[in-house]
Amino acid sequence: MAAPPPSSPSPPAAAAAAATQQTQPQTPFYELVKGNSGLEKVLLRGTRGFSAEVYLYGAQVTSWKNDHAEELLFVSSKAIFKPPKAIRGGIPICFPQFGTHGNLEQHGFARNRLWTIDDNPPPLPVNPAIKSFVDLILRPSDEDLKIWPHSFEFRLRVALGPNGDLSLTSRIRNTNTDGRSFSYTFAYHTYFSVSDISEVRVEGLETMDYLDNLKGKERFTEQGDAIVFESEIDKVYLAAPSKIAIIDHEKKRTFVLTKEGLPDAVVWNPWDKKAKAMQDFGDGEYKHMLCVEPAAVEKPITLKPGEEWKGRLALSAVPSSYCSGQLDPLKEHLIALNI
Ligand SMILES: O=P(O)(O)OC[C@H]1O[C@@H](O)[C@H](O)[C@@H](O)[C@@H]1O
Repeated sequence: MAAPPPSSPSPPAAAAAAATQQTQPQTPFYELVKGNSGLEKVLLRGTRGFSAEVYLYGAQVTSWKNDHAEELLFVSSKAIFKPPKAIRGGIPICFPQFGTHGNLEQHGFARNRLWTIDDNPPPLPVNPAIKSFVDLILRPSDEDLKIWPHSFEFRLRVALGPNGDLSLTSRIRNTNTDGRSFSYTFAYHTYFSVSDISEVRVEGLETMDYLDNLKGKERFTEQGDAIVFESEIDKVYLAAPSKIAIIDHEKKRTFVLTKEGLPDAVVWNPWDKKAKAMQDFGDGEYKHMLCVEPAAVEKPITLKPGEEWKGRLALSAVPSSYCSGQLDPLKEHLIALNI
């Protein structure tokens, strides 16, 4: 399918293909429009007013709204929509390096490259009820190959489910022709919008081991109850469960994250001092955001030529009482470890 012109919807679902192809049941339905600074973004519209936006720059989701048109992701009022700066907020993609775990720029280069719409992606099993999705692709430029000498295809599908759930599926393939494997670390650097950070708790990570980025990546074990926030936090939880809940008491809203292929989970809030030092972040905005980032950090992923990896994140926003106390960290942990 050819990319639609700006502001016009793509062709409606191809009924014949839907009937015959289990794995690729419909043609995506989206609009391509101009966003901030003239950068192009894709609009996904679901039923009952659910919506999402994805910039081609960074393949970055910058908006996810529920059926009351409430924004569920945080994007800084000071975010800079100008390459090479990554957009501050939404869901930046960290690849092929998370953080400073390597020699590349912080969080790798995928978040500040221009992706393209992939009109003909390889089949991907998909819920037939999903009508609104887009496939994007990134291949390295000659300049990228100079800093990370590996040929790859990175395909990202962003889909809006019938109940407003948002899912991101990454497929990364090693297309090296010289027989070489490559390794990378990865994260969906998800910025959630919260009412007040002091009213938020995270369930599912208690008792987990973590690397503390504020203490030279030293390893500790989380103690006690659900995680609450009183100061700066920058931790990489290891072998975290496949389900994590962010409970916003004031908003009476719980975000449920479900992750596949991504063993770790980073939790970050810069708090007041770091917030002030960041050019693209408002001084008080740390109170209204929390990053919980499904990731593969501790053990890099290695792909041989021809091999493909898949990593998926699904997000839903539900009324608060739904999840509180219902996540059993040990059970989830055992599931994550396949025990
Ligand atoms: O400012 P950046 O590059 O977007 O990174 C923001 C934060 O991202 C988090 O994922 C890291 O753990 C932090 O160490 C980092 O400060």
